[in-house]
Amino acid sequence: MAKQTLANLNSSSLSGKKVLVRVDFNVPQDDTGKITDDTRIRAALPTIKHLADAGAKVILASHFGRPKGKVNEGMRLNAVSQRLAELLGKSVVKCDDSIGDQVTTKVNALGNGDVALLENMRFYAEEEGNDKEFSKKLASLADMYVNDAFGTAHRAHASTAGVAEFLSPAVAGFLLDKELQYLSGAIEAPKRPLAAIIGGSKVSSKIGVIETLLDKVDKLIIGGGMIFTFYKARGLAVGKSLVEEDKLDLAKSLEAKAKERGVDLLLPTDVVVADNFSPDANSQTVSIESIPDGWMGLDIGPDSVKTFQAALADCMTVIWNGPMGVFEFDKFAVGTEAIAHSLAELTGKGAITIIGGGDSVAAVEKVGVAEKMSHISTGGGASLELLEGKTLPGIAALDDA
Ligand SMILES: Nc1ncnc2c1ncn2[C@@H]1O[C@H](COP(=O)(O)OP(=O)(O)OP(=O)(O)O)[C@@H](O)[C@H]1O
Ligand SMILES: O=C(O)[C@H](O)COP(=O)(O)O
Repeated sequence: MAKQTLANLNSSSLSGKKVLVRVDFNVPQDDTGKITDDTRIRAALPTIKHLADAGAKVILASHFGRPKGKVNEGMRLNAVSQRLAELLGKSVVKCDDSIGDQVTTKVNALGNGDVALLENMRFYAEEEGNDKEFSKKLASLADMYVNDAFGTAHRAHASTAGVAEFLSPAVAGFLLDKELQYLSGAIEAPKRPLAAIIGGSKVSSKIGVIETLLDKVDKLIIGGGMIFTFYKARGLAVGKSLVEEDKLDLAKSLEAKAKERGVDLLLPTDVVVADNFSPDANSQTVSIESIPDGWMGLDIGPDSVKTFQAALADCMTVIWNGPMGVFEFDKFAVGTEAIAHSLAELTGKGAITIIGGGDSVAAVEKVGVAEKMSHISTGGGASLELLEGKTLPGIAALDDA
């Protein structure tokens, strides 16, 4: 269902308004607390700048990590606040709490165009509990609500969903709106042929998305650790490769469904196998019919890459979620990197290419082709759930268009 968006609000109506904006600043940090990837902060800048430029008082709320409802000194948003200030080129009022008198005082002192950042929402158990009273307290800080936290839109939490009940209007920010346009657009009204490339480690975490995609796509390419469950289900020997024994029937039924629905389901024809799970393992490329005993498949082979590239060549929309192999080890990153380059080329030829969050994003960044994709989602779990056709609570809670 279409939702109200920030773009539809008259900018002049925003001046002087206290706007609570849920963002997803759950960014990777190293052991010293240094932010190693600020993509999610950058992605929220258009909404924050738009509001500040319109004279709104911007109150940002985010979670960070999983502190399980308790204050965790290592999970404060201080580094995030600093990074945000650098990117905005102006100071950010950092609050050391998310609700309460101290926060109210700071928020009430904001001038038009100022930006404040609340403390990690998950220091309160009420956040993940989507507690009504907590949502009310949070809402009391502001006059209206904008949700721009696509990465957390699949969570029904107080600051992502509950709070929307107590603030009006409650609208989608620019990032959330853009994510929906690309991800929902790609499966609801795609330019065809539409292909999905699904990889990653386990079939079990991708069943929902594979099943939904079988109703939407023209071609489904499967790579990563999950292929061995499909092979074993076909009766092939897979050595020490990753297999989910309890998903063999499921793998069979997915292949049967693809056939029934006329979807071209492509699995690799050759794989790179290793004698152990390590970056410098001995390796060889073998056909899928001859995986040696005691070896494990860690990447797709060159023939598979060629077949996949040929299948993708005429596609006008491609969605990619999950690496083709253990791309964290250079030796086994070749298949993933080749697919990343192919998608970059396809974008150049006019196709829409969408990278669905998580490890696939890390892969295209590693290869240096991130800029060449049509859209890189800031949500891992959220993008999967959206592609599965699920209703995301953070979106459902917003005003209908
Ligand atoms: N052949 C393989 N054997 C074992 N692990 C593999 C293999 N191929 C890929 N992987 C691993 O799969 C992991 C990613 O799998 P996962 O199921 O978590 O999907 P994902 O790509 O993280 O999904 P998302 O993009 O939503 O985050 C990577 O760490 C990668 O090393
Ligand atoms: O990184 C994410 O996927 C989001 O920020 C959601 O985090 P969560 O899985 O801890 O809810």
